[in-house]
Amino acid sequence: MDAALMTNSKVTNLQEIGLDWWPSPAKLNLFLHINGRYPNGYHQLQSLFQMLDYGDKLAFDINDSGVISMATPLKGVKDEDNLIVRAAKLLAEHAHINKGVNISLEKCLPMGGGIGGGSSNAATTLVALNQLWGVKLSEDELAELGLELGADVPIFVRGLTAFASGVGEEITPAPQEEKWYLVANPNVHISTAEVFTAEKLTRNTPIMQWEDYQFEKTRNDCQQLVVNRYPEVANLLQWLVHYAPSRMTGTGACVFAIFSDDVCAKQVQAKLPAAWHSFVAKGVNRSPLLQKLKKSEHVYATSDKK
Ligand SMILES: C[C@](O)(CO)[C@H](O)COP(=O)(O)OP(=O)(O)OC[C@H]1O[C@@H](n2ccc(N)nc2=O)[C@H](O)[C@@H]1O
Ligand SMILES: Nc1ncnc2c1ncn2[C@@H]1O[C@H](COP(=O)(O)OP(=O)(O)OP(=O)(O)O)[C@@H](O)[C@H]1O
Repeated sequence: MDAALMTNSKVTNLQEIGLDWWPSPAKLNLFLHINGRYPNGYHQLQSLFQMLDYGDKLAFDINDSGVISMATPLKGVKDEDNLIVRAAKLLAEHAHINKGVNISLEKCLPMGGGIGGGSSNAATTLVALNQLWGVKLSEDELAELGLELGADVPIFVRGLTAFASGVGEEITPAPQEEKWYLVANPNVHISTAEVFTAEKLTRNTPIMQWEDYQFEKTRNDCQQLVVNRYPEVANLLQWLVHYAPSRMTGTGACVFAIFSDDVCAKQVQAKLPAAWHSFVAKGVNRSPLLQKLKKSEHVYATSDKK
């Protein structure tokens, strides 16, 4: 990742070259409880997904060639493995259409950071091409398709701050007071699979009633394991917790601290040792992707009851 992009500097390149950009926001898991394991190895979890007003940007140059390509290949990820290309191909196959697209990506979000960058890119691709190719799938259909790409894709398709259960696909909207988050990256890449296959992972947290949710009464069940394995995460958490309630998101590596206003969040960010890249973002109840969709004329098909 380009260090310069992990700041709050405005990313305007796609706009500057005249493309219509689609936001691909980050999420935080304000808590993450693991309640059990399904026979297929996936974990049964409960989480609160907080949408942020900060993320990557995508632009879609559609054509009739039938070819799906990346105008801006992602360093270290082959195009055929890129969740953006995989999402576009999945939608084309599912809808039996033979249109093409050349896709530009401005990557701001750290990869493997637990803030859902890849899943969000996939969801934005599904939502945007559904509209631009005139596919007209409903929100439910897009979310179901997204689940084939990853457990976190459906929540980004729906674009709401929400409680999630199951493998993360059962979603209950849960609007939160809009706070500010300082999100910091300890510069380690943690594989989600590594954490979920760890023998010592806590997997027996009792199911919680959503109405009982309070940040202080919850935790991230992956955090202790990650802190034990990665001293960089432990050090960053220790530093942040001195200033504000702080926790790891997802399976790591990013850590967030919660503030009631941006001024306080930015004051702490200014003190953060330079080795830790960070950004400050507002927590939003409706994701920037949803806001863009609602602004455009053509939303989901009329079969969508949401
Ligand atoms: C833990 C979270 O980061 C919370 O946001 C996500 O649920 C992970 O979502 P994701 O990255 O979209 O996950 P996937 O790409 O589907 O799976 C990545 C890896 O995590 C494991 N995985 C994922 C979700 C889940 N509920 N149980 C799991 O055990 C899968 O076995 C796989 O090895
Ligand atoms: N478009 C993409 N953006 C980011 N990563 C991608 C993309 N396509 C494929 N990947 C692969 O997915 C891996 C996980 O990336 P991602 O940024 O989604 O992790 P994450 O933030 O930990 O996700 P989560 O919170 O959902 O577990 C990357 O290391 C990369 O190899």
